[in-house]
Amino acid sequence: MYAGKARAYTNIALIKYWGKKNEQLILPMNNSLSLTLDAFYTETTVIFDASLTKDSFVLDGTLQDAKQTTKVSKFLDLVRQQYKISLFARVESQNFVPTAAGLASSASGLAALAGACSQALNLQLNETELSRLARRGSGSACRSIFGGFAEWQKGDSDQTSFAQEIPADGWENDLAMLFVLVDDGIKDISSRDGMKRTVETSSFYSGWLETIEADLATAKQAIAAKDFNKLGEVTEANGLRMHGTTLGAVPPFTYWSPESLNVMQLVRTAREQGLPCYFTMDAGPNVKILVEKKNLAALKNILAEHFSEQQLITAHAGPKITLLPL
Ligand SMILES: O=C(O)C[C@@](O)(CF)CCOP(=O)(O)OP(=O)(O)O
Repeated sequence: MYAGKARAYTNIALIKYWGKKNEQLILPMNNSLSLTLDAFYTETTVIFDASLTKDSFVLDGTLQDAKQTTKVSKFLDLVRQQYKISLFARVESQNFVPTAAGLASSASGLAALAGACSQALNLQLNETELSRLARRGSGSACRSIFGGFAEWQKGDSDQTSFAQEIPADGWENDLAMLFVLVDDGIKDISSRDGMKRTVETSSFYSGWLETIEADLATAKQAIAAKDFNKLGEVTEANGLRMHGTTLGAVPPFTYWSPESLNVMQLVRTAREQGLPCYFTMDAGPNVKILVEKKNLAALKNILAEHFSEQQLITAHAGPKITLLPL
């Protein structure tokens, strides 16, 4: 029996990953850049055991059905194939998110699974190798191996596609992200399905891709200069352009709910009134607001006039993956 455990934190992309060049290897069309956060993390334990006759996956104490277990089992197949192992495994993941809302991202879950496998099988993977392995579970998971800012180098092969930390001289600790849970309903279209449809059918997709290099350069210059407004502006614009591509898909779709639009307007109004803050969204209706820590309380007061305490979650920069003692 070989057992391992790891804790990995979620990350939110400021420059988005939205489209694969290679589905099987999960190679992206473009580089992306994220901030790892401390508020949501996953602890995953994996136990490879000769007595098991199939893989099993327990999430937050509930044994998952075959469909839910597929993503995990496919990842385990990859590990078994890469490291010449024939054992089945039991995977147990615990999501630590302040609320049951579907906030736990596959990023922290699959990153933690990669770390747990490395420990269980004594693979001694370094951070680049862990990032490459986590990427095969879920693209954004490769960024959760690192704390703070990370950039996923798209590469052009399995070997060359992984994330790296972007040193920011501790500036990430001056920032915060306020999550506004506008709707805890199930995501209608998964990020995997949403980006696939967009790449394959959206007339806006090529225009989106053309803007990424410039956005990445701007974001990295902003981080180097600790220029919050420059980082916020490119983050908000990049996220809006990403979501714009879904409107051009066939059939068109959007992740935005009426409440999402309300929050976007509140952010713009707060900014006009002198409170620097910028929003970004992913494959769901919740809105994430990037703000400097010194302005977090003022921002929260504005949102608290419209949303309950449970709907407002504060996050700060989070740490890199941790292998845990069993
Ligand atoms: O995080 C970002 O860069 C942007 C998104 O969150 C926007 F929704 C996409 C994340 O996609 P992911 O769940 O990693 O897809 P997978 O590779 O198909 O598992």
